[in-house]
Amino acid sequence: MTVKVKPAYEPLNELTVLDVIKPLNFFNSASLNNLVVQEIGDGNLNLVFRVQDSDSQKALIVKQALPYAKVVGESWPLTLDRARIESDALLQEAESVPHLVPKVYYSDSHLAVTVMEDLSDHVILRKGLIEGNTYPLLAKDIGTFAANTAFYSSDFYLHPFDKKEKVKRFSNPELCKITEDLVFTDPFFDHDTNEFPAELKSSVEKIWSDQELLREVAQLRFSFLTRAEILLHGDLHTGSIFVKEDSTKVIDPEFAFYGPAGFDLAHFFANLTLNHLSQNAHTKEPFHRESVQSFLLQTIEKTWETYTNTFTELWREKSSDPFVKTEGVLENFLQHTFQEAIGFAGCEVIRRTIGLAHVVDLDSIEQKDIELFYKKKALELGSYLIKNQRKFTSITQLTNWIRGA
Ligand SMILES: Nc1ncnc2c1ncn2[C@@H]1O[C@H](COP(=O)(O)OP(=O)(O)O)[C@@H](O)[C@H]1O
Ligand SMILES: CSC[C@H]1O[C@H](OP(=O)(O)O)[C@H](O)[C@@H]1O
Repeated sequence: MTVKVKPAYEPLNELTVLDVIKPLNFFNSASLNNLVVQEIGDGNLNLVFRVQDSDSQKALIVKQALPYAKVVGESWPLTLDRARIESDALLQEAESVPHLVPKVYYSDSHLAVTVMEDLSDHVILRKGLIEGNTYPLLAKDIGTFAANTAFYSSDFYLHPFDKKEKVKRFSNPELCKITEDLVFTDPFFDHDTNEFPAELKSSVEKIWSDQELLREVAQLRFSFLTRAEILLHGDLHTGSIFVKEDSTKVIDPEFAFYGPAGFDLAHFFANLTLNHLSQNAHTKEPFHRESVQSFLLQTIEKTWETYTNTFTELWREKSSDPFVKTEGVLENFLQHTFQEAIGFAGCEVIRRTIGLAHVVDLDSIEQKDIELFYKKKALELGSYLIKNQRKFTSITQLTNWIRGA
């Protein structure tokens, strides 16, 4: 009798990664000697290898979770289960929006590995935006992604037993704790994970002592902790989106879990808003700058419009909710989602400015005084959004306000 032993977890390197991909028969055996492997991970948490056949140029991606957060090191242990969550979430998303996520070829929860489609012909949205590029499909694609993944994972569509099974399957306590701490807690207190230049101290202290603001953040944090409404991507910032002229792909859903419906859109809007601010420093030519900034605001508007239209259509055609025909039920859900998204966006703007994980949009502003100016603006903007979330009643009210901020 032969007993098959599951391979023990080892962090992969540029040689051992070949042992994972050889049995997949993705590359034909004749090309195995031509494979070129490169570690290309630039995120905070994981290893990412690109394996390419140097003859045919065919390639794939092997992403592996490390048992700790890469950005900090072994002193911050982190569950390998996030790799299972990531590949499961990609497969789940592919059921409703296959064209908007990378194809998963293989996954192994013991090795904490996901093998997926190579998207190197795309560019990371954050990078593209900083370079002053615009993407015509972005809003429609992200609105479609958010509405479909929300509706099909919600109680509006699923049988309550299936929904609760999914809530269990996507229970992601360790990665949620990162968000609970880094987005909803640490930036609002004098915590040692925070990182900001000394010149921002008085603006930051204003946040720490603003009781009205802190009350709203506590409420948003509680929502994040308790409201298992839809399967979220969980980290939908502009570094988690690959784009090119005719394609959009959402990657990196390792923070996926059941949470409040406005959270993903909030992170998308917040990161577009941060880029909008940073354009004032990055794009020198006024006409070009204005056109990129108006693209960013139009993207926020069109994403929300696509989200509400798509969600409404799905609700009308496919909802099993007993109150589906009751006037105002869908409208209440959408309004609550919208206003809470504004509050979540405010938290994301603040944490990306003074918390542990910044955005290169602001950090790469070369001139120190200009960087400080826009970081202060970001803090004011984030605080306003959190405190005034329920005053916003339409998406254009939000974009007009960002334009004037
Ligand atoms: N499917 C893919 N195709 C091509 N490059 C990828 C792919 N997935 C990730 N990458 C590259 O690896 C980087 C880090 O990936 P990401 O999933 O964001 O890792 P992390 O979870 O560590 O943040 C991305 O910014 C991108 O450059
Ligand atoms: C120590 S994790 C910090 C930060 O990193 C994650 O982003 P990504 O994996 O895309 O680099 C997430 O936003 C976390 O809050």
